[in-house]
Amino acid sequence: MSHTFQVDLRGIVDLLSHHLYGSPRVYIRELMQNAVDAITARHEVEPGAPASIWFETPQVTGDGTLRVHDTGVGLTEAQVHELLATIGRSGKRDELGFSRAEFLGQFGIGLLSCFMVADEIRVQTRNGDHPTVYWTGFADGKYEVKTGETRAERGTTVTLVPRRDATDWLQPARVTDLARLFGSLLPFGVRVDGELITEKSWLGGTRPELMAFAEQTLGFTPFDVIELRVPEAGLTGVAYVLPIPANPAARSGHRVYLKRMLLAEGAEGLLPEWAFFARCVVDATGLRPTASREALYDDSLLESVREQLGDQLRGWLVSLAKRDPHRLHHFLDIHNLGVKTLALHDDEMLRLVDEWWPLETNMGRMPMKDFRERFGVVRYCATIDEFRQLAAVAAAADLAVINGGYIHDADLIERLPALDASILVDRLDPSDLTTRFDTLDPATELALRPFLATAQRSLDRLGCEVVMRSFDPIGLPALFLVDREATFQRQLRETREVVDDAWAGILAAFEKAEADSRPQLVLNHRNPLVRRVAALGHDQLIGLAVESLYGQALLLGHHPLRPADSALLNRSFLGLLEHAVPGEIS
Ligand SMILES: Nc1ncnc2c1ncn2[C@@H]1O[C@H](COP(=O)(O)OP(=O)(O)OP(=O)(O)O)[C@@H](O)[C@H]1O
Repeated sequence: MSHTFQVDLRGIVDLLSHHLYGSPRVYIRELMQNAVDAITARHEVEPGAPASIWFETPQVTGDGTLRVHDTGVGLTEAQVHELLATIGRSGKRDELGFSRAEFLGQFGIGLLSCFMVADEIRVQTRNGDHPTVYWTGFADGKYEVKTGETRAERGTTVTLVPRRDATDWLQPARVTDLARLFGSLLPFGVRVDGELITEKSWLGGTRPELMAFAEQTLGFTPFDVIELRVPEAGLTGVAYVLPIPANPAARSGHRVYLKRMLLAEGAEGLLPEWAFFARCVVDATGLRPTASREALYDDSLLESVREQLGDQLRGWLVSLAKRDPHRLHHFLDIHNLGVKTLALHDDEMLRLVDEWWPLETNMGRMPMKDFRERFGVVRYCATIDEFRQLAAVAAAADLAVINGGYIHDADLIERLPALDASILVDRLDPSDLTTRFDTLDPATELALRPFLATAQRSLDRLGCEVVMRSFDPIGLPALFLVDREATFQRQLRETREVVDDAWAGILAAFEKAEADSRPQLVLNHRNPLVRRVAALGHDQLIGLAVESLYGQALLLGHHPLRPADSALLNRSFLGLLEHAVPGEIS
């Protein structure tokens, strides 16, 4: 024996109000939507038929109810039974059950949202010359149907008898605001207590109109407006470029209308993630809503729209570079982070960054392209600390270096050969610098041997080699230089000592026996203080001075301090203080 499901309407309404819809306010949207669909359906067979929708709030009805009238197609008695009283049944699907593109509704649940604010829904409807049908649905799931006095005009009137705790939702100001919010762009005139709330569409407006729309509705004056069009989804609209930096991690929401009815003020998923510098306002006929009608349904069409809108934004950027480089600079000042993120995967964006985004270099700020043209190899430091430490020294040695330490810069520099295989990129290895420094003449070198031997003894236990070279700037007494490969090998060895055998075996495969060059403390023979230290002839004092030069060079280069380094810094400082402050306490 087969049975039919029973539906507990209260349970369904509870589900809708607490889990599907964000707020009861959507009931106005659902009422308008049904009225619009009914007019659209009537126009299919009667193109010149009147097309209006009007709300009457309790202020006009006088009995506490809210009424909405439409001049739509209306329903016959059979349809009333079939459509109004069956949850999930919609008259807006084709024979195969697919929602029809010309209608807003598709799920067959919208009218139920009225139960969030009403105890009773009354529908009076006339389809063509069929008898006028009177249907009343109650929140407890019962309904009544009867035919009665003929309605003067074809169409439908829906009357809501408010729930005691929901009368606020039916008040004139609320209804007007909500009708305007959701329906201001609807193609048919909508009135609330006589006041027209539909307005001329911003779609296809002039640039000043579009700018004014952003100011009024989104609350900012955009940097620029980009017109958008995706015929495949019947999408038209604009992207507003934000005038201030946006957080790339925050998901950006867009104002989306579906068939001119507002879907959401913060819909996600319309643009690719990288396009966080833009906010869209669009209307689409082809995109689908989720059942709550508060978000876009993420299907393959939305994916294709996302891609095409991404292309349109990218196209705008590239053309801005050609048309108005000055403005592009301004744009990059605001949104460089987003553009750089994009350039990590996108060659065209990389070209844009290459040509226009000025990077910090030790020869002044300039884009990578200019840097290449002037200096050939794109040499860079991968961290800000490394750059700060080496920029002046490298400049004095005629070596141009880019600071690749800011977010994404080093990765972008490394990606440059993807644009042109002939581009040479080189990460500056600090130890390469020593080869650029001047060596001392043999006589000086010989004379300094005893000093260097003493200096070396004091730094031996720290695994540091001491050398003396001549370099600029003269004011810099010492430089701590680490060979990157050597650092890696040292860290590898240290890690091997603390991990278990299996891991140690794996790490051993990366070890290179020959690479054990130690970090260097390069003392600057041009620096007067270094010369005075070298001339001290007092082993203990030389030890203290070299240790403190070592410590200072470490700090200057923002190198990590090991416990032994901190202890040495402490000791050398106190030791030097002892020498500087002679005498005994009596
Ligand atoms: N004002 C109206 N005029 C004519 N028919 C209506 C009207 N309001 C509702 N209907 C009929 O009742 C059906 C159910 O309406 P309901 O709002 O519950 O669902 P829907 O509009 O089909 O889909 P959705 O849940 O997506 O809004 C509609 O499909 C439509 O056939």
